[in-house]
Amino acid sequence: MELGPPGGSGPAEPGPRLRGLRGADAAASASSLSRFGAEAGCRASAVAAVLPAGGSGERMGVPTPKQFCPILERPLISYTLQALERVSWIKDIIVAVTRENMETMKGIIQRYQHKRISLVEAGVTRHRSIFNGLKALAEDQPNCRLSKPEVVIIHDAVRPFVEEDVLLKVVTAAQEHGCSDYDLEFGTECLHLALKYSHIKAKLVEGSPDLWKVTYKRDLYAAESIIKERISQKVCVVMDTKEDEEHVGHCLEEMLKTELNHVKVTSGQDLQQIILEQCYNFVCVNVMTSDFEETQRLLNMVEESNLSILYPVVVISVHFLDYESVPLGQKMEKVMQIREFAKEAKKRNILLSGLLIYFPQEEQKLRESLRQGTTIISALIKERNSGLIGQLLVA
Ligand SMILES: Nc1ccn([C@@H]2O[C@H](COP(=O)(O)OP(=O)(O)OP(=O)(O)O)[C@@H](O)[C@H]2O)c(=O)n1
Ligand SMILES: O=P(O)(O)OC[C@@H](O)[C@@H](O)[C@@H](O)CO
Repeated sequence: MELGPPGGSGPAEPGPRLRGLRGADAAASASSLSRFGAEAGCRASAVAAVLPAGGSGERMGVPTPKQFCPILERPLISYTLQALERVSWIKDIIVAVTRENMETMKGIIQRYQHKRISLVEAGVTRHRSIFNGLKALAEDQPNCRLSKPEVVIIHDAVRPFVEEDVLLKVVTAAQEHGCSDYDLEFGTECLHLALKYSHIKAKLVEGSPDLWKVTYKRDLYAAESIIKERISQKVCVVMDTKEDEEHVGHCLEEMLKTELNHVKVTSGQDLQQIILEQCYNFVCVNVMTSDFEETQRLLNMVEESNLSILYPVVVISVHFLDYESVPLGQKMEKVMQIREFAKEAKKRNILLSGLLIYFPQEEQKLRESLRQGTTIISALIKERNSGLIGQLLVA
């Protein structure tokens, strides 16, 4: 059984799904799967997932197989693994890759700290790749850390947006609709194979449009946009102490809330907590100062948290200066240090750029420069363009 919309169709809303005859299949055998909802945690050994990832991605038209194509510099397959790993009741995730890509895959698992993954060699067709994964689960070999599951979810490695609710639906349907005597060794690779060769009742579970498959180049662009949108939903504004006197940081925060009206803009009072809640965007406001003490403190915290392992974190160091009436001289020199900071930060997947906001006495002019600053901040967060790191933008 498989889930999700037809392969190759465009994405609608962000977020994963599985589906019938494409997307995530659930080849299932099993006993009472109704247990999975409430008891998923304690029945952890019952579900495994097999991810076919042995294709060459001909239709993508690039030399790299699509599962290894980068999105925000991270291979597509890593996003799919991340989506499955989030589901605590999936005990084992078996990935089928070609022999030539085995080392690449091991490197991805290590770099992005994926857990519960085992690798098997892919076959010459998708079905054969799946079959190899199922065999690894069926074989009760001594010294094998894999245990035979009750249900196996089959999910294309190139469908990065899959969520727990649809996986649960499919696993539950697998139990309710049969497959109970099915021997995984000779089991269903796909729903039509199950129907053709086995006397099982099978159920097609409707997925959502989010389960589209990355097939063509345009799909990579779509996936990147979805991911960027997802990680731009929270912005944290960190203020320095001078802010209490000047209030411009709060004005900027208010304007950001208006500009990014669907985005949660929070003040960074409890930075540790905000980082834990996976906020990937920080605006560090430095009122009337050109040094980077506050920004540096923030960079250190982000680095220590490992937040940037999976996604690039955007940090914008904002400096309010009345640069029309006060000669910049030494101050400017200090601000230019941003290039060095940014080069270091980039090594840790932190995209640091600077923003100089004109701070005139006149209210009207100040509002205008705040508005411009807001537009620039919003673009830096939404675009996540690493070409702009280390740049000092002026509003
Ligand atoms: N021998 C194969 C062929 C495909 N797949 C996997 O099956 C999934 C869905 O297949 P498809 O979109 O057709 O991928 P490709 O075969 O790589 O693409 P194309 O048909 O464009 O070459 C992909 O994750 C792909 O890596 C596999 O594991 N083993
Ligand atoms: O060749 P298409 O891109 O239409 O689909 C590939 C299918 O094999 C894949 O989507 C599976 O999920 C279907 O079982």
